[in-house]
Amino acid sequence: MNALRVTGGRVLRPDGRVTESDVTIDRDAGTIAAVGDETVSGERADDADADLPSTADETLDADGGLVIPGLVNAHTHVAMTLLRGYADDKPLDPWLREDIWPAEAELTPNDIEAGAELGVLEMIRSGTTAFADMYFAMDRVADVVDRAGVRARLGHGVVTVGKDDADARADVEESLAVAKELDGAADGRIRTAFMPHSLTTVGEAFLREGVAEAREADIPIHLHANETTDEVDPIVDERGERPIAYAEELGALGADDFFAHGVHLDGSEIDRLADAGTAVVHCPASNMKLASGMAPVQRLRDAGVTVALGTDGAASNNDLDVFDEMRDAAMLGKLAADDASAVPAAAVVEMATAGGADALGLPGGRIEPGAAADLAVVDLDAPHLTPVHDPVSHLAYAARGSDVRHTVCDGEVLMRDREVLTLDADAVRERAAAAANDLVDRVGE
Ligand SMILES: CSC[C@H]1O[C@@H](n2cnc3c(O)ncnc32)[C@H](O)[C@@H]1O
Ligand SMILES: [Zn+2]
Repeated sequence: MNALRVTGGRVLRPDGRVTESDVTIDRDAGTIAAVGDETVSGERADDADADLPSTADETLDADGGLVIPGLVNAHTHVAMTLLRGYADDKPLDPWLREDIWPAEAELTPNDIEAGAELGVLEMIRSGTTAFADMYFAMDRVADVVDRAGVRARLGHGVVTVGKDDADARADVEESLAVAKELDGAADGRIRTAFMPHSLTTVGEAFLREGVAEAREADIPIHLHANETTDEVDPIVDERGERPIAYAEELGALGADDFFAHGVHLDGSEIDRLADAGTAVVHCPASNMKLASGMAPVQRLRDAGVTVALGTDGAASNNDLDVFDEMRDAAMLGKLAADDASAVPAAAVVEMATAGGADALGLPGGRIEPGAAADLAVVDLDAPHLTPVHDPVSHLAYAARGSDVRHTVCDGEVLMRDREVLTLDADAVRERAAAAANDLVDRVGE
């Protein structure tokens, strides 16, 4: 076995326990071979036939650190890092129509690659190993995912409003074609989805055609749903049904599907999501910044809905740090439920790890023998993390992305001692800054 061993740290286990254990990774398989004494076969690591090497080919020092599953950013538009700080302090609809969509109309594939590199760099630095991305020029985003060594579920975002029938149909076909073409790329680290932007920005006929074809090809569906009342009300007015009932009627409410936001959901919609097994990606920072509302996270979890966390794009957040999302989700969840015990620390940590992996249908999210070797080591010896009464509390409420020391995905070390190994950080930053400045110049012309 080509072994990577993460030594000397405390390990967050799937049941919430924290144990002092080394983690042994089988780099060829990209999986966790053992956690302390536990091995894949259930035998003790020190039994001769447990097949664990006594010395590792590579070690990562986790002394003073907490080994956690790699974080999952389950909804973003990663190349929107180029628009970070470009347009703030507006609600969703005018923000998109007046600022974001005109700027995106000027984006080139090269810009999208530069923005994606910057976003993936930011995510690796803050312990995120997997993300879901809805955008354009997804072949360029896939190339970045491949080079950077992370995992992703990628899809071309479809918008048909304002397009003639031929262009709208071509957009749907492009999303399906991209999903088929990119699935399994990057040695299987890339999976895909059909991604209509939302139930209001894609016309009914195109939704029906696209969803039917996605189902036929066994491709999951990802869309923005129930984000604002401005999006929910027209559906109710025009159709006499709520958005999640509409999605169900379209055939878009499946067990492999995951919807972003889910802010304005009534009880019947929560029940439909739970019955269907469709996951919701909660994006608390974006929901607060755009004043979209407070998602019923505790009610969703109580109903058995899988809830994940997403940053949304950097233009509505304005970073891609899932630690921020955990803290925001816990805080906002309490306000939404009017209950300080709602959405506790352990819940948001679960949402950022196993919940995210389950929502996206990607491996990872748990540190246990046999699981994908996707993990991060968080330094616990910083002043703002002292003392450590409860490491899980610190993950949710006090830690920051900059506390991450090492990041590993699929058994490969992506960041060691805060140095990202798979991307040239200075070059990525310079390229993205230049692309963003040129973009803004073009938009202003
Ligand atoms: C068609 S590709 C994705 C599309 O979504 C836009 N977008 C970014 N943030 C949000 C959000 O919070 N709600 C809805 N749409 C959003 C992004 O700018 C792209 O145009
Ligand atoms: Zn979004």
